[in-house]
Amino acid sequence: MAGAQYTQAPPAAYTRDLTKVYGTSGSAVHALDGVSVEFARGAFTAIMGPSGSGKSTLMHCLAGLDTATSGTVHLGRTDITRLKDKELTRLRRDRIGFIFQSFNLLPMLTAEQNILLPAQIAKRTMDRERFDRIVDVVGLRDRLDHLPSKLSGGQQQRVAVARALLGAPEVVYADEPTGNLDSRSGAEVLAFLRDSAANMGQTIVMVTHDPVAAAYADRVVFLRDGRLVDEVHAPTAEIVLDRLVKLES
Ligand SMILES: Nc1ncnc2c1ncn2[C@@H]1O[C@H](COP(=O)(O)OP(=O)(O)OP(=O)(O)O)[C@@H](O)[C@H]1O
Repeated sequence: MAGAQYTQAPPAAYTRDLTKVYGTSGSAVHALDGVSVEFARGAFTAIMGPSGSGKSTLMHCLAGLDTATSGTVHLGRTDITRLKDKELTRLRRDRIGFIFQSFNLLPMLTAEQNILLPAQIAKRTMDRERFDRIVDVVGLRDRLDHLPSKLSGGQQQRVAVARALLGAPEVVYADEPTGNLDSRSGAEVLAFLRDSAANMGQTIVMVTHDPVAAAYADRVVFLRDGRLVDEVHAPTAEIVLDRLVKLES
């Protein structure tokens, strides 16, 4: 059944009638209320919406960090809602990249060691060419032997981005990746995410509150009250802001 509705390659990730209810009857919160959304291969998509609209819950369900109450979540042809915990852990390790607001680097490891760590844990042979390409594109060549404490916030996030991209995951999920950065460092990280989708075919899904950040994406989807209510292709910050204001009114 997995991905059976697609005769050709399915989207990189997609949900069907996804619901997520926290709590029980009296105190139940419908964080997601029937979300069906697709994320095309090689596209950079932003998820936006008012506070509490379900953005983080959707991303966590997509990335196998939270379980669905009903509906399905696919990564390619794999229905991840059917997987056991161990299989999910392996799927997250081998097929998904993560970028968080807090950079989540290990302080006692150098930039290079941090970038290589997931590949080592997964016992993947390292693709030296890809490593060199990514390190050069994110501009970390002369910082590789530095500890995170000796790097700026923007440089630390670029290490985290390089780490997420090294294994060429099917999808990179980024949760407010520029939330802790000044606008110049944020712009660098976003430009790199955009270029890695455009030039390396990397599929990226990013949750953000920031219309300027969302404008780097190919497409923005909007949630309200746990439902998908709007989307914009080739967004500008002005259009995104305008849609957000309408959603919040
Ligand atoms: N672990 C949880 N237990 C109970 N309710 C939760 C839990 N996580 C999220 N919620 C509720 O689910 C709804 C959606 O939350 P979610 O964090 O996904 O929204 P969001 O759009 O990411 O919000 P924000 O922009 O403020 O980060 C909210 O009403 C929230 O209070």
